[in-house]
Amino acid sequence: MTELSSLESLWEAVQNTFKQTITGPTYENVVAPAKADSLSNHQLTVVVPTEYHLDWWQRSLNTQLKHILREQTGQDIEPRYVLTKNLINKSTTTSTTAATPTFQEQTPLNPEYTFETFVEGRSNQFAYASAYAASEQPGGLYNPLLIYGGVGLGKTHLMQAIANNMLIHNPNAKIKYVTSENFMNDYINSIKNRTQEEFRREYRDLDALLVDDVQFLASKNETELEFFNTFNVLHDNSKQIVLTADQNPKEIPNLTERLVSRFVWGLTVEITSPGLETRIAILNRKAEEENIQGVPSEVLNYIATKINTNVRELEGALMRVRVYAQLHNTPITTAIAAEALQGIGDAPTTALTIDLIQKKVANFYGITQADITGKKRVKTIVIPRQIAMYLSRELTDNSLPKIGKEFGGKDHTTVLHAIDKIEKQLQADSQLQNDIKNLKAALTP
Ligand SMILES: Nc1ncnc2c1ncn2[C@@H]1O[C@H](COP(=O)(O)OP(=O)(O)OP(=O)(O)O)[C@@H](O)[C@H]1O
Repeated sequence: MTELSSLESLWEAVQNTFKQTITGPTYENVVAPAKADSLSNHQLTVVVPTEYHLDWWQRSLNTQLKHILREQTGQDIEPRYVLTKNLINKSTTTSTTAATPTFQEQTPLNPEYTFETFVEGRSNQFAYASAYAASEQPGGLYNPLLIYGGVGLGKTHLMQAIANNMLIHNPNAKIKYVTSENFMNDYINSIKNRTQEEFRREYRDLDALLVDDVQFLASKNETELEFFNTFNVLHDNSKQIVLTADQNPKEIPNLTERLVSRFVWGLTVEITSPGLETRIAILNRKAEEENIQGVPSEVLNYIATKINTNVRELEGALMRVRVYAQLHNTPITTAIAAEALQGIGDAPTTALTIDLIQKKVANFYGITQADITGKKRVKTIVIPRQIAMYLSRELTDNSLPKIGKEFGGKDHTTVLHAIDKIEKQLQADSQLQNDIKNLKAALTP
């Protein structure tokens, strides 16, 4: 059997196995469109058409895939998911030419990581402006530029935006983007294969070197020294160096002093978690980019409130809501979003219980909790009951059936109906808007 056909038959077996447990639209929409691209070094590259497929595979199918691969091959194989467009762009986005088999496959730049697609806000303004300036005048004042901050806040995006902008000005610019782990592996391989000359050419004959996650260099003494030398050569030749780290380099434990001092030579900028408005703006942009139409602003608001730190998770949450609504063949509403995002993110009020919501709402409207959970159909009780259901959905992680149960054993469709009704009424009824605002303020101090 040729290598290609063995990969094909492996993937066919994988998909057939998935088919036994996942049927219907999930199989057709999510599993079937994925293709195996290559298998080497115990790593299977799986190509998927969109970001939401990527999200779905990573979050929900990865463990099962690993299990199936182990069953099929008897080996531990690590899946890696790549978007079709990135695979296609791989050979065209960077222009370093000296690659030899000694080195990691060139990590492609993501063509979508540009300054235009980056949403500016207070949390990243300075980093954005510095990155832009560095890309306009590489090797100038901001050399090196080091961007640091928590997970998923856009460090890689800004770093690659620098490279993409440099390539617009000079399509022949030699730019290399790697993680510090790639750098270390390349260095180790070059020692093993006695190709240090090539290694040095690869890393020093550049217009810009971008290294992600430099904190991993800490405690790797030989790699640190090699990186120090690489850095000096590039810097002496006024070539741009861009680095990212998960914290201020001065605080990275076990990073040698000489590297720390080099890293902070140019400009060190921090990215922090975006505020609510920026998170909503990011979601709006993402919805536009992914062609997700008709997402009501309260749903974006809901997602942005629920996921309040990491932008990658924020985007993942939007994709998840979209897939969930697609699979259930229903429009995207706050109730659907809450259902799709159950257990994800830091709900601002996870400690809040349905019981407490019922008590507060009853008190607010001058009725009893028994009225809220009871069956009386008079308007003065029905509306507070529906509001309490609506708030239970919005402010807690409980599922519709669980809420129904807590409201005197009602069916989940009754809860859904109540939520829909309140959502619709909220659009036009300013009194209701006010009541809900006050109730939320009382419930989420
Ligand atoms: N301000 C922003 N505007 C638009 N997209 C953003 C913004 N911040 C982050 N993103 C998006 O969030 C995702 C995660 O960003 P990125 O990979 O750059 O984070 P990171 O800080 O490098 O994280 P890590 O530390 O995990 O490597 C990317 O899809 C990126 O495009």
